[in-house]
Amino acid sequence: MSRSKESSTTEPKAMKTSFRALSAYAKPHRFTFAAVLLCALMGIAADLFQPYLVKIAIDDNLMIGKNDYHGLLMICLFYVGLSVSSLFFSYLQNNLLQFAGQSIVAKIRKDLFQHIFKQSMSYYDKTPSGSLITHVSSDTETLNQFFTQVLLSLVRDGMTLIFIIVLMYHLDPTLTLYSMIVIPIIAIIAISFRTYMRKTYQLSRTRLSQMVAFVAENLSGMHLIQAFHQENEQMKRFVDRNSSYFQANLREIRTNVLFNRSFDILGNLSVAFITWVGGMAVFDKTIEFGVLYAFITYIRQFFQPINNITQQWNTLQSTTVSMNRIWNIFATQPDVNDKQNAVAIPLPKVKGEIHFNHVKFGYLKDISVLDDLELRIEPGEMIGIVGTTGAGKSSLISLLCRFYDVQEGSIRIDGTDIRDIQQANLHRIVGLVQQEPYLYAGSILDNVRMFDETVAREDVIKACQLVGADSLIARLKDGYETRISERGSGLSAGERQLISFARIIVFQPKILILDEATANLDSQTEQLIQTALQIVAEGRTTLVIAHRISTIIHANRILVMSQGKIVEEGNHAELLSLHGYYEQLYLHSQGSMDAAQSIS
Ligand SMILES: Nc1ncnc2c1ncn2[C@@H]1O[C@H](COP(=O)(O)OP(=O)(O)OP(=O)(O)O)[C@@H](O)[C@H]1O
Repeated sequence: MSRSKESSTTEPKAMKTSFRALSAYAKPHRFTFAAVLLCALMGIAADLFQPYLVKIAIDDNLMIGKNDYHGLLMICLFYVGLSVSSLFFSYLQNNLLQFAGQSIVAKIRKDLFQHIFKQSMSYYDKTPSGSLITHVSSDTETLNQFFTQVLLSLVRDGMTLIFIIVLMYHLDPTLTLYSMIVIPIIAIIAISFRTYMRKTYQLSRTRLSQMVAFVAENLSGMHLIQAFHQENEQMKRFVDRNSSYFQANLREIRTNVLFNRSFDILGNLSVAFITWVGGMAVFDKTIEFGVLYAFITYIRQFFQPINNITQQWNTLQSTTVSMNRIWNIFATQPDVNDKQNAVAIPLPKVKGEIHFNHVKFGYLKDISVLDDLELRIEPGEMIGIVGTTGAGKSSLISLLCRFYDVQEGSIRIDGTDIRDIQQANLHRIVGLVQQEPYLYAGSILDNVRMFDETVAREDVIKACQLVGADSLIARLKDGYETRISERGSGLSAGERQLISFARIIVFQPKILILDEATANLDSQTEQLIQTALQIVAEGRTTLVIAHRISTIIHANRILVMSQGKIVEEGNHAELLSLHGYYEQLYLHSQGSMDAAQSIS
C-alpha cells in the first residue's frame, strides 16, 4: 500500500467508520465485556484499598500506641485477602477479555478471507498478494491487541486513575491539588509525542508490508529467479528493503523509549515533590504520617496507569492503521457481481451455445484489448484459438469465465447474458484448465474433487481412469491418498495436467476451456493429453487456446486472432487454403524459420 494511501486512511471520518464497524463485531460479546468491567472494578478496589489499610494500621494503631495485636493481625489478614482477590479478578478479567478479543478477531479474519475471495480478477491485478497476506495475518492480530491491551488498559487504568484521585482527595485535598500540577505537563508531553509516534509507526508498517510483498513475490517466482541467476540482484533489493524496515523500526523504538523514560522521570519528580510538601505538613502536624505514606504510595500507583495508557497509544495507532486497512478491503466491492435476480441454469439443461455479441473490452479504460468481437459457437463444437502473443486469446476466455465484465456488448450462453447468471452456476457450466493447473497441498483424491466431500471416491477413480491418469496414480506411494505439496510439486507437468482433466470430468461442465494446456509438454505426454482431451471434450463445447497448431488441428473451427480481432476462421484445411496468417503460424509452429521471419 502506498504511503499516501496509508495516511489518507487514518482520516477521522475513516477512523470513525472503522471503529463503528469494529463495535458491531464486538456487540455479541457485550456481556463478556460487562463481566470484564466488573472484574476490573473488583480488582482495582482490592488493589487500592491496600495502602489505605496500612494507613489505618499506622495512624489508628501504631502511631497512637494502641498496641492492639488482634486488630493489627486482622488488618494484615485482610491485606492478604485483598491481594488474593486482586489476583483472582485480574486472572478472570484477562481470560474473559482474551476470549472475547480472540473470538472477534477470528470472525473478522474469516469474513475478510471470504471477502477477498469474492473480489474480481481486476482487484488481484492491482493488489500484491504479499500485502493481502499482511492484512489477513498481522493486521487482524493487531486488532486483537486492541481488545486485549488497549481496551483493557483504558478500562482498568482509567478506573484506577479515577479511584486514586478520589482516595487521595479523601485523604488530603491540598496535597491532591499539588499532585495535580503535573497533569498539564503530562498532557503536553503526550500530545507532542503523539504525532511523531504515529508517523514512525506508520512508516515501519508500510516498510514491513513492502518487505513481505517482496518476499511473497520472490517465492512465487523462485524458478524464474534461479533460471535467470537473479539471486544476487534480488538479494540486493531485499537487503535495501530489509534495512529500510530496520531503520524505521529503530526510529519507532527510540521514540517509544524516550516517551516512557520521560514518564518515569516525571513520576520520580512528583514523589520527591510530594515527600517534601507532605513531609513539611507532617512536621507541622497538619497531616498524619499514615496519610503521607498512603499518599506517596498512591502517587507511585498514579503514574503506572498513566504510563500504561500512553504506552497503549502506540497500539491504538497500529490498531487504527490496521483497522482502516482491513475496512478498506471490506469497503472494496467486487467489479463483477451477482445481480439480485441472477438465475441459476440447471446443468442438464445447458446446451453450451456461446455468443460473443460485439464485445469490447480492455483492462484499462482507454486501451482496448478486444474490439467489437462477434463470435457464435454451436453446442458441442470444438474451437481452436490461435494467434500471436498479446492477441487477446486469454482475455477472451477470461471474459467467458466472467473474471472481468465486458465494457460493451455481451456474452451469452444459450441466449442468456452471463451477467444474468449466478457466478457459482456459471463456474459449474464453464470449466477451465490452465497451462499451469493449480494443485493444492492435499491428497490426489481431494485435488481431483476440489475438497468437495460430496463427490464420491468412486467417481474420482472413474474420472481418472477415463483420462488415463489412473495408472500413474497407481504408481504413487499411497495411490489416491498420496499427498502432494503446494502447487503439485512432485508431479510432472503432464501428470498435473491429467489430474486437472480428471477434475473436469468429475465436475462435468458443459463448456470446457483449455488455455494452452499442452504448451509445456513433450510430444509423448502431449499425445497422452490429446487422447484425454478428446475424451473430456466429448459432448461439450470446447475452446482450446494453443500455441501448437497440432493440438487443435482436428478442431471443428479454428479462430485466428490478431490485435483483439478474429482475422481468419475455418477448419485446418480451409485456413491453409487461404494462404494467410494461419498458414504462417502453422509453418512457424512446424519450425520453418522463413515463415517465422515473415510473421515478424
Ligand atoms: N491483467 C492484465 N492487466 C492489464 N493488461 C493485461 C492483463 N492481461 C493481459 N493484458 C494485456 O491484454 C492484451 C491481451 O492479452 P492476452 O493475455 O489476452 O493475450 P494472449 O493472446 O492470450 O497472449 P499470450 O498468447 O501471450 O498469452 C495484452 O496486450 C496484454 O498485455
